[in-house]
Amino acid sequence: MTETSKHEWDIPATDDSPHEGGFRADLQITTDRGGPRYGEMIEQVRSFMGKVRYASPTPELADEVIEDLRKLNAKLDTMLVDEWTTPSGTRIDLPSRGNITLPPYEVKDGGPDGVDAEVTFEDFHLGGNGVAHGGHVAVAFDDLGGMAAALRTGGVARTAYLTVNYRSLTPLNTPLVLKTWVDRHDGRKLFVKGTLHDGDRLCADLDSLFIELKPGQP
Ligand SMILES: CCCCCCCCCCCCCC(=O)SCCNC(=O)CCNC(=O)[C@H](O)C(C)(C)COP(=O)(O)OP(=O)(O)OC[C@H]1O[C@@H](n2cnc3c(N)ncnc32)[C@H](O)[C@@H]1OP(=O)(O)O
Repeated sequence: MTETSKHEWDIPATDDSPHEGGFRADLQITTDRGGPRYGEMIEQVRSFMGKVRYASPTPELADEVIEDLRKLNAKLDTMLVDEWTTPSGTRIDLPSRGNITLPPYEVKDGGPDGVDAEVTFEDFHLGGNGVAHGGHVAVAFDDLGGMAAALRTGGVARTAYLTVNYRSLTPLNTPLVLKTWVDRHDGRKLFVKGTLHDGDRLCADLDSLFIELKPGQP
């Protein structure tokens, strides 16, 4: 275990499987892990999290839900793997690569010129007054900004700063167009811009800096 890891299933980098700029050299992208219904499982979890955001359970119902969740957590406890082999984050066939941490998005087009995605903030992403929480908007920009940087360099980049300008309210449960692109590339520095639109209306824009990681940089 590394000094900072908290989970016994974490596997440290080794000479055989070193860090290669924030990633493992042997990171395998496969759509098989988690099985054919993994995406459906993630959808159920997302739907549950959204309902938790709005539900006001009776004490009896809270008891029942706690019991059910204990059982589900115990089931998953038998199947925990390290972050490099979990399907969550590497299932490129699923929205947001199957990563429930991210708001669900689909990449419509992506390459060295940038990324064009459709993102939907759901009930779980409620900030207040029926619209998206600004932090979730920033998460979407961070991931898709990082993707634009990664597709430009063919390597991994890490966020140095991320400025989101919130120009108008971001609706929930509405497919939105999120675009990111490398505006300027200077050595290891990638200045990434982005926009989030609801139809013609600009909801937010992005100004960020990603730093390309050096080989071996953890
Ligand atoms: C499975 C399929 C995958 C497909 C891809 C999926 C994509 C997923 C994408 C997910 C994406 C998720 C992404 C995430 O969420 S990443 C998580 C959030 N970010 C972090 O935790 C970053 C923490 N910080 C660091 O690790 C280091 O500070 C970094 C690596 C950023 C730089 O430390 P490093 O030691 O390496 O470099 P350096 O310090 O020599 O700096 C280099 C240059 O940069 C300039 N500089 C640095 N910082 C700033 C600043 N704030 N403003 C202006 N300038 C800044 C600096 O002056 C210098 O310039 P110059 O002197 O050379 O001119």
